[in-house]
Amino acid sequence: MKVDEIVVNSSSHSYRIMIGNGIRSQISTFVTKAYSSIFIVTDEHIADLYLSDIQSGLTHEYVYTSILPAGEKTKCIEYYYQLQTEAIKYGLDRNSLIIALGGGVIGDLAGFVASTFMRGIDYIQVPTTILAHDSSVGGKVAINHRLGKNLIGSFYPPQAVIYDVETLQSLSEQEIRSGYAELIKEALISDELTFRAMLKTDLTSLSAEELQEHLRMGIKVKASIVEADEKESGIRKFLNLGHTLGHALEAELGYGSLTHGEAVAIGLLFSFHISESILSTHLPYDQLHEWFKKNNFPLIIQTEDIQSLMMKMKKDKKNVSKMIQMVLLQDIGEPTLRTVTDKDMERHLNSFIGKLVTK
Ligand SMILES: NC(=O)c1ccc[n+]([C@@H]2O[C@H](COP(=O)([O-])OP(=O)(O)OC[C@H]3O[C@@H](n4cnc5c(N)ncnc54)[C@H](O)[C@@H]3O)[C@@H](O)[C@H]2O)c1
Ligand SMILES: O=C(O)C(=O)C[C@@H](O)[C@H](O)[C@H](O)COP(=O)(O)O
Ligand SMILES: [Zn+2]
Repeated sequence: MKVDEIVVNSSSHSYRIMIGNGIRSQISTFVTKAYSSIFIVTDEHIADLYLSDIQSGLTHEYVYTSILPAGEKTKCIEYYYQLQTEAIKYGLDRNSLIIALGGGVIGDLAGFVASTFMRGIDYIQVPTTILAHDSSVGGKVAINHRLGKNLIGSFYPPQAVIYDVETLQSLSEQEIRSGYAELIKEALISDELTFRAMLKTDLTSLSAEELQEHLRMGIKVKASIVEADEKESGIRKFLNLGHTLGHALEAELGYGSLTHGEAVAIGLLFSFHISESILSTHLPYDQLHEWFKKNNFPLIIQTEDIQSLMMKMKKDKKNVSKMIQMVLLQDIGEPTLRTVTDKDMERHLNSFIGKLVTK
């Protein structure tokens, strides 16, 4: 079985990202330390599909499982507390391992539980969505607050990422779409050629080879950035392209109304819109909009309450002294950070919403 390996160096340790077809059944070969017990965290959809493969691949004496409801609403303080309670009751100790089997919701939540249980125990990411090529790498773990996305969390890199691309075959159209928004983002901060190649992709007839090539591109972009700036003091902010508005929309519309990727897609168009205005540059707005439209991304902002949306943007973690910081593009492959005043932001939001309606 062919397994690709990418190593990420973090400040605390190095970890391997293993990418292969069907590798979930070999999980025990990637769990190298002698853990006292293992706690698998997953959601109801993934449990039906892949949990038994993981359970039967483990030879440890104590393996526990928690199956949570699927969806963004699960990434919250209540399920965080429930998992801590289960970990305590099962008798997990500092030598235990958490396995996050699922998409970004499970990865972020279980990773955050691992980062705080007994002040931090090991965890492994076993991503099962396209989007999770992004969330499983880099160690950002978090839960949402009603007032804003991922506001409670930490930087806590996993011990390994085991990416079985075979599991991606069962993803719905909506989840394929969602994952591609992050891949487009990575292409945009990378270079023009990669971005143009991505725009040739038709998500309704995606081949396994194409998908793997795109995932490799996305993971490489992500891994090299987080390695250079683990705690987001500089260039890691570029991975937030499209997220200032995207996150605000997710919180404002109610977690799960739009998928994370769908919200980011709208945010990417907004970053084009505002870049063209502030940086006097010309970006392929129409081509990106057309590609999203062709691939059935929902491209409307279903809220009249711009002030409330702005309040959410003002809770973004990139902000400094209550001023909104946006990742913009000077050109494809040339991200840059700019402060946007509230007055300007309101004006840009209004003109952007108008533009979305007329296109
Ligand atoms: N930590 C980071 O760096 C980072 C990066 C990007 C996104 N995120 C976070 O990731 C989350 C979104 O992740 P997501 O899009 O994976 O969502 P998700 O985890 O909710 O998964 C999406 C849906 O697909 C289902 N699913 C998962 N794997 C499946 C499979 N193989 N086959 C069929 N169904 C499957 C899930 O049950 C769920 O219903 C957001 O909370 C976002 O904030 C974090
Ligand atoms: O890894 C990063 O850094 C990113 O910004 C990746 C994003 O795709 C991801 O959604 C991340 O969780 C956003 O981070 P946040 O700090 O804005 O919550
Ligand atoms: Zn994201």
